[in-house]
Amino acid sequence: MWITVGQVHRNVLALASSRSCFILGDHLPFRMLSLPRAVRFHQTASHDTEIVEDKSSALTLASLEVQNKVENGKKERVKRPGGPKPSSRASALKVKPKFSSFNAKPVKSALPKPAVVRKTLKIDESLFSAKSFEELGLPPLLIDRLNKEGLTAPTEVQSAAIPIISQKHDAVIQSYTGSGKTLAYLLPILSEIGPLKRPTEQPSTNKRSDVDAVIVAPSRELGMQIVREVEKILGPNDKRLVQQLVGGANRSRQEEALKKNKPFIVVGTPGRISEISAAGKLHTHGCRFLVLDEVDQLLSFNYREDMHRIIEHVGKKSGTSSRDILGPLARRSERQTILVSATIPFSVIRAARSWGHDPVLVRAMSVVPLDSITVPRPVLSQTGPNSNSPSNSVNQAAVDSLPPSLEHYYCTSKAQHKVDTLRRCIHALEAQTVIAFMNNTKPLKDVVFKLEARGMKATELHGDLGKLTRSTVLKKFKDGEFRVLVTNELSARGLDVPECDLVINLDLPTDSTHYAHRAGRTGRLGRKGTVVTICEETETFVVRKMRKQLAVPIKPCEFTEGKLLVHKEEDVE
Ligand SMILES: Nc1ncnc2c1ncn2[C@@H]1O[C@H](COP(=O)(O)OP(=O)(O)OP(=O)(O)O)[C@@H](O)[C@H]1O
Repeated sequence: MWITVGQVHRNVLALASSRSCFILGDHLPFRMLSLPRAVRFHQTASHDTEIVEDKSSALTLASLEVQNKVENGKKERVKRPGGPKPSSRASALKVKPKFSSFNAKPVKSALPKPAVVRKTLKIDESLFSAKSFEELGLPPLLIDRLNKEGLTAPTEVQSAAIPIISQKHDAVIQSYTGSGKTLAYLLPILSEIGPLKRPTEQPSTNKRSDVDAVIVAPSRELGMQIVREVEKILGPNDKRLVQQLVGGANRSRQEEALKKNKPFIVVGTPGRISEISAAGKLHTHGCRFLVLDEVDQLLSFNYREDMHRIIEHVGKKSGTSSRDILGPLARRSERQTILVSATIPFSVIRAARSWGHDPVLVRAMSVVPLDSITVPRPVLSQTGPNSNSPSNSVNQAAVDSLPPSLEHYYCTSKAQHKVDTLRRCIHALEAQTVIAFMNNTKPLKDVVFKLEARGMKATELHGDLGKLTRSTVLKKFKDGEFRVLVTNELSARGLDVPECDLVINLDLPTDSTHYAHRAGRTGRLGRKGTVVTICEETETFVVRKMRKQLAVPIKPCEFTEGKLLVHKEEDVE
């Protein structure tokens, strides 16, 4: 039987995250489960979006692995017709690292040899499938706008997601960082609502005071980035039809804009959206789309109450109450729910599945019904005592979240010498746009001070800065005024600085999921990128553990005399 489009009763709202769980409506037991090692769908290929046949035998991510390997063998590299607009800064970037041999040890490096000619960051064209936006059935007005913005062909995850969302499925979109997930959900939404939508004979049933789409993101930066993306597509005349509702900004101005502009789409952070909704200034009962971007973070304990309200109210069918006599079936909403992240722990799949409505898991080259995904066997230490532990589930979520174009290294340094190591690393790799991550806010200033004292333009970004300062810092960094952005976890998710060619971990990330999101700030859309973790000698076992969990080579190295020296390590897997 093929997957069909259909409205089935949405039953229970149950949300669970890898770290915590909250439950709306009926109670569901919460167990931490893990994702299997899944195939790297992000390897380059071009073929049609595939809906996997729902035969009676259960489909699993593991079974997909086999299938995809077969498909990969048939892949052809396809030239992308046209391409994205080259960024002015990108064209000025130089990314060739310098190398030399190291002692008598054989030195192994996957990076290119030193070159005198400096290169620009190039996009991997094979990331784009053969399909055009026209073939995906997007409306002409929308395609016009995309072309005007230099967007001529969809990426693989867009090719997979657009038809599925257009068919009204609830969807979980998982694809590696920088693969274009934002447009993967925005384009089918903008095909249905707003000024660029496809012409339809049916009059809208939505009250004009209700918004049609709510997009939730965990940080102001990511929220604003999504707003800019929508504004870009809508064009200058219609950009007021998207409204940001992020925290830290003036709330009454946001409320006035809602009243005056009557936007059809709002993008914001959980706290501000639920605050304005609770005040009766944001009407979402008639809403058709709810998107949770970085869903695994949004479903964590921190956002529990706000997310509860959003999920209960957005698209809520009128005339139903949460204590309806018919129980959860009667509480179903009319909205389509789209969950997005590079890292999807099994708990998110289970939560989405419990919402009903034919939910599917969309990845770059496959679409499967969530019901077919079985509790995964853990990838690592399958017989180990903690194989089903929460942390294992979190770690498994990170597999397949990293862009294939990244190079990963680690080097050791005493804590007091880390900034010097950072500086030597930047010089050796000739990196131009660097994001350095730390775990706490306080030491950021000190690192900036030390870098500036050594003549390297640097700035800090963290949540204690005001909204205006945060956006100014980010803009200046994007514009190339600073070479290094020293930041904390705030910038790890979703932040799109296409020119970023080096990510540094000055402190170890908490786990492999955090490593993946930090690393994903470079190597965007197939560009080259390097990730270097600077740790103390006693911490190297953590890096080796993450290397296993992520299934990527993180090679030991050092930076000497302006060069990257890659060590050979016997146990690199
Ligand atoms: N079809 C396309 N053609 C050209 N550029 C594109 C296309 N789709 C997306 N992009 C660009 O690719 C970059 C990465 O996209 P996006 O931020 O959506 O990635 P993502 O998968 O959401 O990453 P993350 O997981 O880090 O949030 C952005 O600069 C975006 O404008």
